[in-house]
Amino acid sequence: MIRFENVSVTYDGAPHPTVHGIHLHVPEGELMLLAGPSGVGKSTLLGAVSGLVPHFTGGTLAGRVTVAGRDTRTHKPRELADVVGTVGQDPLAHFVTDTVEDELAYGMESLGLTPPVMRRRVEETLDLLGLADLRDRPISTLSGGQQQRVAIGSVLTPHPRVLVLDEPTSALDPAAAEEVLSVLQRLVHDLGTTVLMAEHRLERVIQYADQVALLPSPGEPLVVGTPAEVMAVSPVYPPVVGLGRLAGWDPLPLTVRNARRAAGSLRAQLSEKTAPPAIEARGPGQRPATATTLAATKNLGVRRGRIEALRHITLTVTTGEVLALMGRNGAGKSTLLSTLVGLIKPTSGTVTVGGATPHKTTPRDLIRKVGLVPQEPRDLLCADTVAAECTAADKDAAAAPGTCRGLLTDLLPGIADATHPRDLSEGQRLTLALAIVLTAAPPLLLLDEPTRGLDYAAKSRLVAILRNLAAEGHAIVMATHDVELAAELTHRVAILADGEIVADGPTPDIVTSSPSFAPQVAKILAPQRWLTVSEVEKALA
Ligand SMILES: Nc1ncnc2c1ncn2[C@@H]1O[C@H](COP(=O)(O)OP(=O)(O)OP(=O)(O)O)[C@@H](O)[C@H]1O
Ligand SMILES: Nc1ncnc2c1ncn2[C@@H]1O[C@H](COP(=O)(O)OP(=O)(O)OP(=O)(O)O)[C@@H](O)[C@H]1O
Repeated sequence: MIRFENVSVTYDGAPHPTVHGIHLHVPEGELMLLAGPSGVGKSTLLGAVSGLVPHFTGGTLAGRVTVAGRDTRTHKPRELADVVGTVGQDPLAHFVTDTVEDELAYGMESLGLTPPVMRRRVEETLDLLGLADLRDRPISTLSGGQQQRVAIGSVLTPHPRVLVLDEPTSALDPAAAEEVLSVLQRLVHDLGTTVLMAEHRLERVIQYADQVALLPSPGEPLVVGTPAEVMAVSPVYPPVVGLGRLAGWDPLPLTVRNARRAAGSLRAQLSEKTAPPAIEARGPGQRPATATTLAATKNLGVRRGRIEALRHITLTVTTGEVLALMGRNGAGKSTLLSTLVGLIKPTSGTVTVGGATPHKTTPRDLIRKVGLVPQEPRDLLCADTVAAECTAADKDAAAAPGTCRGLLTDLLPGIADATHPRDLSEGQRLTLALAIVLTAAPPLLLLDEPTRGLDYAAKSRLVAILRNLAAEGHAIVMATHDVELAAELTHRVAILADGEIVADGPTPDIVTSSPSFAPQVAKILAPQRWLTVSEVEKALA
Protein backbone atom coordinates (compact mmCIF):
# COMPACT_ATOMS: atom_id res chain seq x y z
CA MET A 1 0.00 0.00 0.00
CA ILE A 2 2.91 2.31 0.84
CA ARG A 3 6.15 1.73 -0.98
CA PHE A 4 9.55 3.43 -0.69
CA GLU A 5 11.99 2.62 -3.47
CA ASN A 6 15.55 3.76 -2.88
CA VAL A 7 14.39 7.01 -1.30
CA SER A 8 16.73 9.78 -0.18
CA VAL A 9 15.75 13.20 1.10
CA THR A 10 18.17 16.10 1.23
CA TYR A 11 17.02 19.37 2.77
CA ASP A 12 18.16 22.61 1.16
CA GLY A 13 21.58 23.61 2.40
CA ALA A 14 22.18 20.31 4.20
CA PRO A 15 25.55 18.70 3.43
CA HIS A 16 24.15 15.14 3.54
CA PRO A 17 20.83 13.48 2.88
CA THR A 18 18.73 13.22 6.06
CA VAL A 19 17.58 9.76 5.03
CA HIS A 20 18.98 7.75 2.18
CA GLY A 21 18.61 4.46 0.35
CA ILE A 22 15.29 3.69 2.01
CA HIS A 23 13.41 0.62 0.79
CA LEU A 24 10.20 -0.15 2.63
CA HIS A 25 6.87 -1.77 1.93
CA VAL A 26 3.87 -1.37 4.19
CA PRO A 27 1.26 -3.93 3.10
CA GLU A 28 -2.43 -3.08 3.09
CA GLY A 29 -4.15 -3.66 6.44
CA GLU A 30 -1.00 -3.50 8.56
CA LEU A 31 0.11 -1.15 11.28
CA MET A 32 3.76 -0.33 10.92
CA LEU A 33 5.59 1.49 13.68
CA LEU A 34 8.47 3.74 12.75
CA ALA A 35 10.97 3.97 15.62
CA GLY A 36 14.33 5.60 16.17
CA PRO A 37 16.12 8.36 18.06
CA SER A 38 15.09 12.04 17.95
CA GLY A 39 16.09 13.79 14.74
CA VAL A 40 16.87 10.59 12.84
CA GLY A 41 14.38 11.33 10.07
CA LYS A 42 11.10 9.69 11.07
CA SER A 43 8.96 12.74 10.34
CA THR A 44 10.82 13.16 7.07
CA LEU A 45 9.79 9.67 5.95
CA LEU A 46 6.20 10.21 7.03
CA GLY A 47 6.15 13.52 5.18
CA ALA A 48 7.28 11.79 2.03
CA VAL A 49 4.17 9.59 2.21
CA SER A 50 1.70 12.42 2.70
CA GLY A 51 3.51 14.53 0.11
CA LEU A 52 4.50 17.30 2.54
CA VAL A 53 8.13 16.39 1.84
CA PRO A 54 9.31 17.93 -0.40
CA HIS A 55 6.26 19.96 -1.58
CA PHE A 56 6.02 22.04 1.60
CA THR A 57 9.33 21.55 3.34
CA GLY A 58 11.60 22.16 0.37
CA GLY A 59 14.60 19.97 -0.30
CA THR A 60 14.85 17.17 -2.83
CA LEU A 61 13.50 13.69 -2.82
CA ALA A 62 15.28 11.06 -4.87
CA GLY A 63 13.81 7.63 -5.56
CA ARG A 64 10.10 6.94 -5.46
CA VAL A 65 7.36 6.89 -2.82
CA THR A 66 3.95 5.55 -3.84
CA VAL A 67 0.70 5.33 -1.90
CA ALA A 68 -2.02 3.17 -3.39
CA GLY A 69 -0.03 3.34 -6.61
CA ARG A 70 0.21 7.15 -6.71
CA ASP A 71 3.64 8.74 -6.81
CA THR A 72 3.79 11.35 -4.03
CA ARG A 73 6.24 13.47 -5.95
CA THR A 74 3.97 13.96 -8.92
CA HIS A 75 0.78 14.16 -6.84
CA LYS A 76 0.35 17.19 -4.59
CA PRO A 77 -0.77 16.49 -0.99
CA ARG A 78 -4.24 17.71 -2.05
CA GLU A 79 -4.39 15.00 -4.71
CA LEU A 80 -3.57 12.34 -2.13
CA ALA A 81 -6.08 13.56 0.44
CA ASP A 82 -8.75 11.04 -0.57
CA VAL A 83 -6.45 8.10 0.31
CA VAL A 84 -4.10 9.43 2.99
CA GLY A 85 -5.05 11.00 6.32
CA THR A 86 -2.17 12.71 8.14
CA VAL A 87 -1.72 13.84 11.72
CA GLY A 88 1.44 15.89 12.13
CA GLN A 89 3.39 16.67 15.28
CA ASP A 90 1.94 20.14 15.49
CA PRO A 91 -1.84 19.87 15.17
CA LEU A 92 -2.36 23.64 15.45
CA ALA A 93 -0.52 24.15 12.17
CA HIS A 94 -2.98 21.96 10.30
CA PHE A 95 -6.39 23.01 11.59
CA VAL A 96 -8.45 24.65 8.87
CA THR A 97 -11.65 25.58 10.70
CA ASP A 98 -12.37 27.27 14.04
CA THR A 99 -14.50 24.87 16.03
CA VAL A 100 -14.23 21.23 16.99
CA GLU A 101 -17.33 20.08 15.12
CA ASP A 102 -16.44 21.93 11.91
CA GLU A 103 -12.95 20.47 11.98
CA LEU A 104 -14.29 16.93 12.28
CA ALA A 105 -16.60 17.50 9.31
CA TYR A 106 -14.14 19.36 7.10
CA GLY A 107 -12.31 16.39 5.57
CA MET A 108 -15.58 14.73 4.59
CA GLU A 109 -17.04 17.76 2.87
CA SER A 110 -14.56 17.66 0.04
CA LEU A 111 -15.30 13.96 -0.51
CA GLY A 112 -18.96 14.65 -1.27
CA LEU A 113 -20.43 12.44 1.47
CA THR A 114 -24.13 12.89 2.19
CA PRO A 115 -25.10 15.05 5.18
CA PRO A 116 -26.60 12.13 7.16
CA VAL A 117 -23.40 10.09 6.79
CA MET A 118 -21.30 13.08 7.78
CA ARG A 119 -23.48 13.76 10.79
CA ARG A 120 -23.27 10.16 11.96
CA ARG A 121 -19.51 10.02 11.64
CA VAL A 122 -19.05 13.31 13.50
CA GLU A 123 -21.20 12.03 16.37
CA GLU A 124 -19.36 8.70 16.46
CA THR A 125 -16.00 10.43 16.51
CA LEU A 126 -16.99 12.92 19.21
CA ASP A 127 -17.91 9.97 21.44
CA LEU A 128 -14.93 7.88 20.48
CA LEU A 129 -12.44 10.60 21.39
CA GLY A 130 -14.20 12.04 24.42
CA LEU A 131 -14.88 15.32 22.65
CA ALA A 132 -18.66 15.52 23.00
CA ASP A 133 -18.54 18.24 25.66
CA LEU A 134 -16.18 20.30 23.55
CA ARG A 135 -18.05 20.14 20.22
CA ASP A 136 -18.82 23.88 20.02
CA ARG A 137 -15.53 25.06 21.48
CA PRO A 138 -13.14 27.20 19.44
CA ILE A 139 -10.10 25.02 18.81
CA SER A 140 -7.79 27.79 20.00
CA THR A 141 -9.16 27.44 23.55
CA LEU A 142 -8.47 23.72 23.86
CA SER A 143 -5.71 22.15 25.94
CA GLY A 144 -2.82 20.49 24.10
CA GLY A 145 -4.22 17.00 24.45
CA GLN A 146 -7.71 18.11 23.48
CA GLN A 147 -6.25 19.58 20.28
CA GLN A 148 -4.45 16.36 19.52
CA ARG A 149 -7.71 14.45 19.93
CA VAL A 150 -9.41 16.77 17.44
CA ALA A 151 -6.54 16.34 14.99
CA ILE A 152 -6.88 12.56 15.19
CA GLY A 153 -10.67 12.71 14.94
CA SER A 154 -10.55 14.90 11.86
CA VAL A 155 -8.50 12.34 9.92
CA LEU A 156 -10.63 9.42 11.05
CA THR A 157 -14.01 10.78 9.87
CA PRO A 158 -13.29 10.49 6.11
CA HIS A 159 -12.22 6.82 6.63
CA PRO A 160 -9.03 7.09 4.58
CA ARG A 161 -7.36 3.87 3.42
CA VAL A 162 -4.00 5.03 4.72
CA LEU A 163 -3.19 6.84 7.97
CA VAL A 164 0.13 8.56 8.53
CA LEU A 165 0.53 9.53 12.18
CA ASP A 166 3.46 11.40 13.68
CA GLU A 167 3.55 10.79 17.43
CA PRO A 168 -0.22 10.76 17.67
CA THR A 169 -0.31 10.08 21.41
CA SER A 170 2.42 12.48 22.56
CA ALA A 171 -0.01 14.89 24.24
CA LEU A 172 -2.61 12.34 25.29
CA ASP A 173 -3.21 11.16 28.82
CA PRO A 174 -2.51 7.44 29.30
CA ALA A 175 -6.17 6.39 29.13
CA ALA A 176 -6.85 8.46 26.02
CA ALA A 177 -3.75 7.06 24.34
CA GLU A 178 -4.98 3.54 24.96
CA GLU A 179 -8.40 4.39 23.57
CA VAL A 180 -6.97 5.96 20.42
CA LEU A 181 -4.63 3.05 19.81
CA SER A 182 -7.38 0.49 20.17
CA VAL A 183 -9.54 2.46 17.73
CA LEU A 184 -6.66 2.39 15.26
CA GLN A 185 -6.22 -1.31 15.75
CA ARG A 186 -9.89 -1.84 15.03
CA LEU A 187 -9.61 0.11 11.79
CA VAL A 188 -6.61 -1.99 10.78
CA HIS A 189 -8.26 -5.30 11.67
CA ASP A 190 -11.83 -4.62 10.57
CA LEU A 191 -11.50 -2.21 7.66
CA GLY A 192 -8.05 -3.10 6.37
CA THR A 193 -6.77 0.43 6.97
CA THR A 194 -3.00 0.79 6.56
CA VAL A 195 -1.21 2.75 9.28
CA LEU A 196 2.32 4.11 9.36
CA MET A 197 3.04 5.67 12.74
CA ALA A 198 6.09 7.22 14.38
CA GLU A 199 6.14 7.14 18.16
CA HIS A 200 8.77 7.45 20.90
CA ARG A 201 6.77 6.01 23.76
CA LEU A 202 7.13 2.42 22.66
CA GLU A 203 5.61 1.22 25.94
CA ARG A 204 2.35 2.60 24.64
CA VAL A 205 2.39 1.31 21.07
CA ILE A 206 4.62 -1.69 20.50
CA GLN A 207 1.88 -4.20 21.27
CA TYR A 208 -0.30 -2.80 18.48
CA ALA A 209 2.35 -2.99 15.74
CA ASP A 210 2.40 -5.72 13.09
CA GLN A 211 5.88 -4.67 12.03
CA VAL A 212 8.50 -2.20 13.22
CA ALA A 213 10.77 -0.17 10.96
CA LEU A 214 13.73 1.13 12.91
CA LEU A 215 16.08 3.94 11.92
CA PRO A 216 18.88 3.13 14.39
CA SER A 217 20.92 6.30 13.82
CA PRO A 218 21.35 8.98 11.15
CA GLY A 219 22.52 7.47 7.87
CA GLU A 220 22.22 3.83 8.98
CA PRO A 221 19.99 1.53 6.95
CA LEU A 222 16.45 0.78 8.03
CA VAL A 223 15.88 -2.40 10.08
CA VAL A 224 12.47 -3.95 9.45
CA GLY A 225 10.93 -6.93 11.24
CA THR A 226 8.39 -8.11 13.74
CA PRO A 227 8.30 -6.12 16.98
CA ALA A 228 10.12 -8.92 18.82
CA GLU A 229 12.87 -9.17 16.19
CA VAL A 230 13.49 -5.44 16.11
CA MET A 231 13.30 -4.93 19.88
CA ALA A 232 15.99 -7.55 20.39
CA VAL A 233 18.49 -5.29 18.60
CA SER A 234 17.04 -1.80 18.93
CA PRO A 235 18.82 1.07 20.71
CA VAL A 236 15.38 2.38 21.72
CA TYR A 237 13.11 0.06 23.69
CA PRO A 238 10.36 0.26 26.30
CA PRO A 239 10.89 -0.65 30.00
CA VAL A 240 9.27 -4.07 29.53
CA VAL A 241 12.00 -4.93 27.03
CA GLY A 242 14.67 -3.39 29.27
CA LEU A 243 13.56 -5.62 32.13
CA GLY A 244 13.38 -8.64 29.83
CA ARG A 245 16.90 -8.05 28.57
CA LEU A 246 18.17 -7.56 32.12
CA ALA A 247 16.56 -10.77 33.33
CA GLY A 248 17.54 -12.66 30.17
CA TRP A 249 13.97 -13.63 29.30
CA ASP A 250 13.64 -15.53 26.05
CA PRO A 251 11.47 -14.95 24.11
CA LEU A 252 11.59 -11.27 24.94
CA PRO A 253 8.15 -10.19 26.19
CA LEU A 254 6.67 -7.05 24.64
CA THR A 255 3.60 -6.77 26.84
CA VAL A 256 3.15 -6.42 30.57
CA ARG A 257 1.00 -9.54 30.50
CA ASN A 258 3.68 -11.74 28.94
CA ALA A 259 6.33 -10.23 31.18
CA ARG A 260 4.29 -11.02 34.30
CA ARG A 261 4.20 -14.65 33.20
CA ALA A 262 7.97 -14.69 32.87
CA ALA A 263 8.64 -12.74 36.07
CA GLY A 264 8.19 -15.41 38.75
CA SER A 265 11.84 -16.11 39.39
CA LEU A 266 12.85 -12.46 39.12
CA ARG A 267 10.24 -11.61 41.75
CA ALA A 268 11.58 -14.33 44.03
CA GLN A 269 15.14 -13.16 43.52
CA LEU A 270 14.21 -9.57 44.30
CA SER A 271 12.26 -10.41 47.42
CA GLU A 272 15.32 -12.12 48.87
CA LYS A 273 17.59 -9.25 47.96
CA THR A 274 16.23 -6.08 49.37
CA ALA A 275 13.11 -4.00 49.64
CA PRO A 276 12.34 -1.47 46.92
CA PRO A 277 13.95 1.87 47.73
CA ALA A 278 12.03 4.03 50.15
CA ILE A 279 10.85 7.40 48.97
CA GLU A 280 13.79 9.32 50.46
CA ALA A 281 16.25 7.28 48.44
CA ARG A 282 14.37 7.57 45.17
CA GLY A 283 14.71 10.14 42.49
CA PRO A 284 17.20 12.90 43.00
CA GLY A 285 18.82 11.52 46.12
CA GLN A 286 18.42 12.98 49.58
CA ARG A 287 16.14 15.96 49.89
CA PRO A 288 17.75 18.84 51.77
CA ALA A 289 16.88 18.63 55.47
CA THR A 290 16.12 22.32 55.58
CA ALA A 291 13.66 22.49 52.72
CA THR A 292 12.04 25.88 52.35
CA THR A 293 8.92 26.82 50.45
CA LEU A 294 9.58 28.07 46.93
CA ALA A 295 6.03 28.31 45.68
CA ALA A 296 2.63 28.10 47.24
CA THR A 297 -0.96 28.43 46.14
CA LYS A 298 -3.87 28.81 48.49
CA ASN A 299 -7.41 28.11 47.43
CA LEU A 300 -6.42 29.09 43.91
CA GLY A 301 -9.15 29.37 41.31
CA VAL A 302 -8.73 30.24 37.61
CA ARG A 303 -11.42 30.88 35.04
CA ARG A 304 -10.62 30.71 31.34
CA GLY A 305 -13.56 31.98 29.35
CA ARG A 306 -16.55 29.98 30.52
CA ILE A 307 -14.35 27.21 31.92
CA GLU A 308 -13.40 26.89 35.56
CA ALA A 309 -9.95 25.54 34.78
CA LEU A 310 -8.72 25.41 38.40
CA ARG A 311 -10.60 25.21 41.68
CA HIS A 312 -9.45 25.28 45.29
CA ILE A 313 -5.84 24.44 44.53
CA THR A 314 -3.73 24.51 47.67
CA LEU A 315 -0.23 23.32 46.97
CA THR A 316 3.26 23.90 48.34
CA VAL A 317 6.51 23.24 46.51
CA THR A 318 9.75 23.15 48.49
CA THR A 319 13.41 23.35 47.56
CA GLY A 320 14.87 20.12 46.20
CA GLU A 321 11.49 18.69 45.37
CA VAL A 322 10.47 17.17 42.05
CA LEU A 323 6.71 17.13 41.58
CA ALA A 324 4.72 15.69 38.67
CA LEU A 325 1.29 17.05 37.82
CA MET A 326 -0.68 14.32 36.12
CA GLY A 327 -4.27 13.85 35.05
CA ARG A 328 -6.57 13.72 32.08
CA ASN A 329 -6.34 16.07 29.13
CA GLY A 330 -7.92 19.37 30.09
CA ALA A 331 -7.58 18.74 33.84
CA GLY A 332 -5.79 22.06 34.36
CA LYS A 333 -2.08 21.15 34.46
CA SER A 334 -0.85 23.74 31.96
CA THR A 335 -3.12 26.35 33.52
CA LEU A 336 -1.49 25.74 36.90
CA LEU A 337 2.02 26.07 35.44
CA SER A 338 1.04 29.24 33.57
CA THR A 339 -0.36 30.72 36.78
CA LEU A 340 2.86 29.96 38.66
CA VAL A 341 4.83 31.84 36.04
CA GLY A 342 2.46 34.81 35.95
CA LEU A 343 1.06 34.27 32.45
CA ILE A 344 -2.43 33.78 33.88
CA LYS A 345 -4.01 35.78 36.67
CA PRO A 346 -5.84 33.90 39.42
CA THR A 347 -9.57 34.51 39.62
CA SER A 348 -9.58 33.70 43.32
CA GLY A 349 -7.12 32.66 46.02
CA THR A 350 -3.42 33.43 46.08
CA VAL A 351 -0.21 32.32 44.43
CA THR A 352 3.32 33.19 45.53
CA VAL A 353 6.64 32.22 43.99
CA GLY A 354 9.89 33.08 45.74
CA GLY A 355 7.95 35.51 47.95
CA ALA A 356 6.45 37.41 44.99
CA THR A 357 3.07 37.37 43.28
CA PRO A 358 3.94 36.20 39.75
CA HIS A 359 1.43 38.17 37.67
CA LYS A 360 2.37 41.37 39.51
CA THR A 361 6.11 40.90 39.10
CA THR A 362 8.08 42.27 36.17
CA PRO A 363 9.52 39.64 33.81
CA ARG A 364 13.03 40.80 34.68
CA ASP A 365 12.55 40.01 38.35
CA LEU A 366 10.48 36.90 37.75
CA ILE A 367 13.08 35.27 35.52
CA ARG A 368 15.35 34.97 38.58
CA LYS A 369 12.69 33.08 40.48
CA VAL A 370 10.94 30.84 37.99
CA GLY A 371 11.23 29.58 34.40
CA LEU A 372 8.80 27.65 32.21
CA VAL A 373 9.42 25.35 29.26
CA PRO A 374 6.00 25.64 27.59
CA GLN A 375 4.07 22.80 25.99
CA GLU A 376 4.78 24.36 22.60
CA PRO A 377 8.53 25.06 22.67
CA ARG A 378 8.19 27.32 19.65
CA ASP A 379 6.65 29.93 21.98
CA LEU A 380 10.04 30.35 23.58
CA LEU A 381 12.11 30.58 20.40
CA CYS A 382 12.53 33.80 18.47
CA ALA A 383 16.01 33.88 16.88
CA ASP A 384 16.73 32.51 13.44
CA THR A 385 19.53 30.12 14.27
CA VAL A 386 20.25 27.66 17.05
CA ALA A 387 23.50 29.52 17.79
CA ALA A 388 21.69 32.87 18.17
CA GLU A 389 19.15 31.32 20.53
CA CYS A 390 21.97 29.96 22.66
CA THR A 391 23.91 33.22 22.72
CA ALA A 392 20.78 35.13 23.74
CA ALA A 393 20.04 32.59 26.47
CA ASP A 394 23.55 32.92 27.93
CA LYS A 395 23.22 36.70 27.90
CA ASP A 396 19.74 36.79 29.46
CA ALA A 397 20.83 34.46 32.23
CA ALA A 398 24.22 36.17 32.67
CA ALA A 399 25.72 32.71 32.21
CA ALA A 400 29.18 32.01 30.85
CA PRO A 401 29.22 32.05 27.02
CA GLY A 402 28.73 28.52 25.74
CA THR A 403 26.59 27.37 28.69
CA CYS A 404 23.40 26.91 26.68
CA ARG A 405 25.17 25.30 23.74
CA GLY A 406 26.91 22.88 26.13
CA LEU A 407 23.62 21.88 27.71
CA LEU A 408 22.08 21.38 24.29
CA THR A 409 24.87 19.06 23.15
CA ASP A 410 24.76 17.15 26.44
CA LEU A 411 21.05 16.53 26.02
CA LEU A 412 20.94 15.69 22.32
CA PRO A 413 24.09 15.59 20.20
CA GLY A 414 24.03 16.47 16.53
CA ILE A 415 22.09 19.74 16.43
CA ALA A 416 23.90 22.15 14.08
CA ASP A 417 24.47 25.79 15.09
CA ALA A 418 23.26 27.24 11.81
CA THR A 419 19.90 25.45 11.72
CA HIS A 420 16.76 27.56 11.90
CA PRO A 421 14.75 26.48 14.98
CA ARG A 422 11.76 26.05 12.63
CA ASP A 423 13.64 23.31 10.77
CA LEU A 424 14.53 21.30 13.86
CA SER A 425 12.79 18.02 14.50
CA GLU A 426 10.22 18.09 17.30
CA GLY A 427 12.57 16.51 19.82
CA GLN A 428 15.43 18.79 18.80
CA ARG A 429 13.26 21.89 19.22
CA LEU A 430 12.06 20.82 22.66
CA THR A 431 15.66 20.13 23.67
CA LEU A 432 16.65 23.64 22.59
CA ALA A 433 13.85 25.13 24.73
CA LEU A 434 14.96 22.97 27.66
CA ALA A 435 18.57 24.07 27.25
CA ILE A 436 17.54 27.75 27.20
CA VAL A 437 15.57 27.49 30.43
CA LEU A 438 18.18 25.27 32.09
CA THR A 439 20.79 27.93 31.28
CA ALA A 440 18.95 30.36 33.55
CA ALA A 441 18.60 27.57 36.15
CA PRO A 442 15.88 29.39 38.09
CA PRO A 443 15.12 28.18 41.63
CA LEU A 444 11.72 26.95 40.44
CA LEU A 445 11.71 25.14 37.13
CA LEU A 446 8.38 24.42 35.43
CA LEU A 447 8.22 21.95 32.55
CA ASP A 448 5.13 21.32 30.46
CA GLU A 449 5.37 17.88 28.85
CA PRO A 450 9.17 17.85 28.82
CA THR A 451 9.54 14.54 26.98
CA ARG A 452 7.38 15.02 23.86
CA GLY A 453 9.44 13.90 20.89
CA LEU A 454 12.40 12.82 23.04
CA ASP A 455 14.05 9.45 22.62
CA TYR A 456 14.91 7.32 25.66
CA ALA A 457 18.56 8.35 25.70
CA ALA A 458 17.77 12.07 25.62
CA LYS A 459 15.18 11.46 28.30
CA SER A 460 17.65 9.80 30.63
CA ARG A 461 20.17 12.60 30.08
CA LEU A 462 17.42 15.09 30.94
CA VAL A 463 16.63 13.08 34.07
CA ALA A 464 20.29 13.24 35.13
CA ILE A 465 20.44 17.02 34.67
CA LEU A 466 17.18 17.56 36.55
CA ARG A 467 18.32 15.31 39.40
CA ASN A 468 21.47 17.38 39.81
CA LEU A 469 19.46 20.59 39.86
CA ALA A 470 17.13 19.17 42.50
CA ALA A 471 20.10 18.02 44.56
CA GLU A 472 21.37 21.62 44.43
CA GLY A 473 18.05 22.78 45.87
CA HIS A 474 16.08 23.74 42.77
CA ALA A 475 12.45 22.68 42.74
CA ILE A 476 10.97 21.15 39.61
CA VAL A 477 7.29 20.94 38.75
CA MET A 478 6.37 19.16 35.54
CA ALA A 479 3.08 18.46 33.84
CA THR A 480 3.43 15.09 32.19
CA HIS A 481 1.58 12.12 30.76
CA ASP A 482 4.80 10.14 30.72
CA VAL A 483 4.29 7.66 33.56
CA GLU A 484 7.78 6.24 33.05
CA LEU A 485 9.34 9.69 33.51
CA ALA A 486 7.31 10.35 36.65
CA ALA A 487 8.41 7.00 38.07
CA GLU A 488 12.07 7.61 37.24
CA LEU A 489 12.42 11.17 38.46
CA THR A 490 9.79 12.54 40.79
CA HIS A 491 9.37 12.46 44.57
CA ARG A 492 5.77 13.39 44.51
CA VAL A 493 2.78 13.21 42.19
CA ALA A 494 -0.32 15.38 42.30
CA ILE A 495 -3.26 14.22 40.21
CA LEU A 496 -5.61 16.85 38.86
CA ALA A 497 -9.14 16.10 37.74
CA ASP A 498 -11.47 18.71 36.38
CA GLY A 499 -9.48 21.57 37.90
CA GLU A 500 -9.05 20.06 41.36
CA ILE A 501 -6.29 18.11 43.08
CA VAL A 502 -7.71 14.66 43.77
CA ALA A 503 -4.54 12.95 45.00
CA ASP A 504 -1.18 14.25 46.21
CA GLY A 505 1.54 12.10 47.72
CA PRO A 506 4.81 10.20 47.31
CA THR A 507 5.28 8.90 43.76
CA PRO A 508 5.29 5.16 44.56
CA ASP A 509 2.03 5.45 46.49
CA ILE A 510 0.23 7.46 43.86
CA VAL A 511 1.39 5.68 40.72
CA THR A 512 0.90 2.16 42.02
CA SER A 513 -2.61 2.91 43.19
CA SER A 514 -3.94 3.37 39.66
CA PRO A 515 -3.25 1.22 36.58
CA SER A 516 -3.43 4.33 34.36
CA PHE A 517 -0.45 5.93 36.05
CA ALA A 518 1.56 2.83 36.91
CA PRO A 519 4.85 2.37 35.03
CA GLN A 520 5.44 -0.95 33.28
CA VAL A 521 7.89 -2.30 35.84
CA ALA A 522 5.40 -1.69 38.67
CA LYS A 523 2.74 -3.61 36.78
CA ILE A 524 5.08 -6.48 35.98
CA LEU A 525 6.50 -6.90 39.48
CA ALA A 526 3.38 -6.07 41.54
CA PRO A 527 2.73 -6.59 44.40
CA GLN A 528 6.39 -5.68 44.94
CA ARG A 529 6.82 -1.95 44.58
CA TRP A 530 9.59 -1.55 42.04
CA LEU A 531 9.01 1.26 39.58
CA THR A 532 11.90 1.32 37.12
CA VAL A 533 14.39 -0.95 35.40
CA SER A 534 17.29 0.97 36.95
CA GLU A 535 16.00 0.29 40.49
CA VAL A 536 15.80 -3.42 39.71
CA GLU A 537 19.22 -3.38 38.11
CA LYS A 538 20.77 -1.78 41.18
CA ALA A 539 19.11 -4.26 43.52
CA LEU A 540 20.44 -7.21 41.52
CA ALA A 541 23.95 -5.84 41.21
N1 LIG B 1 12.44 21.65 6.62
C1 LIG B 1 13.65 21.29 7.01
N2 LIG B 1 14.75 21.94 6.58
C2 LIG B 1 15.99 21.57 6.98
N3 LIG B 1 16.23 20.54 7.81
C3 LIG B 1 15.21 19.85 8.28
C4 LIG B 1 13.85 20.18 7.90
N4 LIG B 1 13.03 19.31 8.53
C5 LIG B 1 13.82 18.48 9.25
N5 LIG B 1 15.12 18.80 9.10
C6 LIG B 1 16.27 18.10 9.71
O1 LIG B 1 16.20 16.73 9.36
C7 LIG B 1 16.54 15.89 10.47
C8 LIG B 1 15.43 14.87 10.69
O2 LIG B 1 14.26 15.52 11.17
P1 LIG B 1 12.90 14.74 11.43
O3 LIG B 1 11.90 15.74 11.91
O4 LIG B 1 12.56 13.91 10.25
O5 LIG B 1 13.34 13.77 12.64
P2 LIG B 1 12.48 12.82 13.57
O6 LIG B 1 13.13 11.49 13.56
O7 LIG B 1 11.05 12.89 13.22
O8 LIG B 1 12.70 13.49 14.98
P3 LIG B 1 11.74 13.61 16.29
O9 LIG B 1 11.72 12.26 16.87
O10 LIG B 1 12.46 14.60 17.15
O11 LIG B 1 10.42 14.09 15.81
C9 LIG B 1 16.78 16.81 11.65
O12 LIG B 1 18.18 16.94 11.85
C10 LIG B 1 16.18 18.13 11.24
O13 LIG B 1 16.91 19.23 11.76
N1 LIG C 1 -7.76 30.11 26.33
C1 LIG C 1 -8.70 29.32 26.87
N2 LIG C 1 -10.00 29.68 26.89
C2 LIG C 1 -10.95 28.89 27.44
N3 LIG C 1 -10.69 27.70 27.97
C3 LIG C 1 -9.42 27.28 28.00
C4 LIG C 1 -8.36 28.05 27.44
N4 LIG C 1 -7.22 27.36 27.57
C5 LIG C 1 -7.54 26.20 28.20
N5 LIG C 1 -8.86 26.14 28.45
C6 LIG C 1 -9.59 25.04 29.10
O1 LIG C 1 -9.14 24.95 30.44
C7 LIG C 1 -9.07 23.59 30.87
C8 LIG C 1 -7.68 23.28 31.38
O2 LIG C 1 -6.74 23.34 30.30
P1 LIG C 1 -5.19 23.01 30.50
O3 LIG C 1 -4.49 23.37 29.25
O4 LIG C 1 -4.72 23.60 31.77
O5 LIG C 1 -5.27 21.41 30.67
P2 LIG C 1 -4.10 20.34 30.79
O6 LIG C 1 -4.37 19.55 32.02
O7 LIG C 1 -2.78 20.99 30.69
O8 LIG C 1 -4.41 19.44 29.53
P3 LIG C 1 -3.44 18.61 28.52
O9 LIG C 1 -3.06 17.37 29.27
O10 LIG C 1 -4.35 18.27 27.39
O11 LIG C 1 -2.31 19.50 28.15
C9 LIG C 1 -9.48 22.75 29.64
O12 LIG C 1 -10.84 22.40 29.75
C10 LIG C 1 -9.28 23.70 28.48
O13 LIG C 1 -10.17 23.39 27.42
